[in-house]
Amino acid sequence: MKRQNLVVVGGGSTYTIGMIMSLVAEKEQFPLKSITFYDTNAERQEKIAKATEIILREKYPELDSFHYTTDKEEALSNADFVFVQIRTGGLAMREQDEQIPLRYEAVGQETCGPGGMAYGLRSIGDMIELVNDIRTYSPDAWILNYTNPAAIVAEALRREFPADKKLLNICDMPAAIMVSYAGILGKDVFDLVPEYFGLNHFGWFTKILDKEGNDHTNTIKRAITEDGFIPEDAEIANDPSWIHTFKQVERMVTDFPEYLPNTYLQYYLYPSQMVEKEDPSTTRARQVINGREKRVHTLADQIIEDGTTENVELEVDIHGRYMIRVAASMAYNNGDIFIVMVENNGTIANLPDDVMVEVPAMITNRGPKPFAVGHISTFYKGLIEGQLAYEKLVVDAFYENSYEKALQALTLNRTVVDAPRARQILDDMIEANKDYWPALHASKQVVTNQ
Ligand SMILES: NC(=O)c1ccc[n+]([C@@H]2O[C@H](COP(=O)([O-])OP(=O)(O)OC[C@H]3O[C@@H](n4cnc5c(N)ncnc54)[C@H](O)[C@@H]3O)[C@@H](O)[C@H]2O)c1
Ligand SMILES: O=P(O)(O)OC[C@H]1O[C@H](O[C@H]2[C@H](O)[C@@H](O)[C@@H](O)O[C@@H]2CO)[C@H](O)[C@@H](O)[C@@H]1O
Ligand SMILES: [Mn+2]
Repeated sequence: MKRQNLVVVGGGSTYTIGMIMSLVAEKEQFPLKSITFYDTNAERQEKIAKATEIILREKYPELDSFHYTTDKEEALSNADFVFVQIRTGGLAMREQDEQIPLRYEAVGQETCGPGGMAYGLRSIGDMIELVNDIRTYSPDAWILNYTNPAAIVAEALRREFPADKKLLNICDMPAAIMVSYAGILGKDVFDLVPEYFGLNHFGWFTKILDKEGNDHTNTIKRAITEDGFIPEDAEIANDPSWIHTFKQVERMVTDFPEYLPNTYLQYYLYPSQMVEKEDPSTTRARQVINGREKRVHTLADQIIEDGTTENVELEVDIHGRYMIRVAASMAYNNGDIFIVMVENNGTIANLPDDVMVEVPAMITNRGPKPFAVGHISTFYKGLIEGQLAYEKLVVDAFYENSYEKALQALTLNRTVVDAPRARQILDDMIEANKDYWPALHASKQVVTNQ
């Protein structure tokens, strides 16, 4: 098996150490020659990288080299795979994305509703620049992007790089949900085969099969409605916010029993309840700053101080394993089936061709080969079309510097609806994002009485 040269962009991410542990656990499926970290924040990256050096020395002696840098050319040259996990504006701006809509009693969430728009308008420019840089230094590398808001980023990258066949956008949420299905069934998550359709953070499982073709969908639905639903992946199993989110699945399956929902649909189906439960001073960003970020930094500090991993507990999570299994299937043409984002082109028959959808695909060394979904029925089609229009308008607003398109996007979004409220949120977000967003201008159209 050819060993791969892997670059992680966003080396300082809170997910990096989990990813490294997953690379260790998956070394037979995805053997590596080298790992390189690249980040624009030298200090943030250094802490994670110094701990990683020790982890790799102890747990990945087969690796030829590990290094980290803030120099793009050095980082991005000779890559076989580039995993991209950046957060433009950091967790501080995530907090703004969540707090601003709450001022106006709208959902405050990083990828859904106004928060998703704000984060998207920050991410798109950096992502376009990065993909251009990667293509300059490693024209043939596979790019696996999971930078959020993945739906909006994927739509912008689709427009910007229409001919790039080695760029794939992915999300771990369906896989994390499947970990809990696997728990219900007493099976390994990678032995389950999903049937699924929708958009990123906006989709439904229509069936859960196993590799022998047995259908477990009704068993899972029954278990969820009778016994509840809990997160089982190690990273989120004990997190009160994720426990609450998974509990909401019980309610969604009771209200809409036809399919099994992605957890993110809670924000679109129960927006009022999502607003009521929030305390604006401790939205999710604050919880992550005091939780995952602190935990990861404390862990890194201890590994560095001890010079060994012997005194710490290091866990493998579905986030890393999922990304790596997808990468392995691309590298070695495994033909495994994973839920990924692709351009529709008829996969969902009654949606336009030129939109990004999230569906199961066979992952090959010529890219993802999505399975046909066929026609979707009115409820799902209506919801998806509204969300797609919002996503497209956000990307239009970016390219056209259009205030009006941004206002239309927010007004269309199910989490906002009211035009005056959309305008208030937008104006506050423009102010908060003045260092990050493109300038948005009002249209020159004149309204007359004739
Ligand atoms: N798609 C998914 O399912 C999924 C799952 C988990 C995380 N994510 C995403 O992964 C990203 C990282 O999340 P996090 O919570 O660890 O954030 P984080 O802020 O801890 O890490 C992001 C890192 O990227 C760096 N960075 C920012 N802009 C950069 C640029 N232009 N070039 C290089 N480096 C840059 C930052 O300095 C930081 O070290 C986010 O976009 C998050 O939403 C996506
Ligand atoms: O609120 P956060 O920062 O904890 O999570 C936001 C991310 O949530 C999803 O990812 C989960 C993932 O599903 C789970 O397996 C585990 O790895 O934790 C992640 C969150 O911590 C979602 O898919 C991502 O897009 C979000 O970034
Ligand atoms: Mn996701």
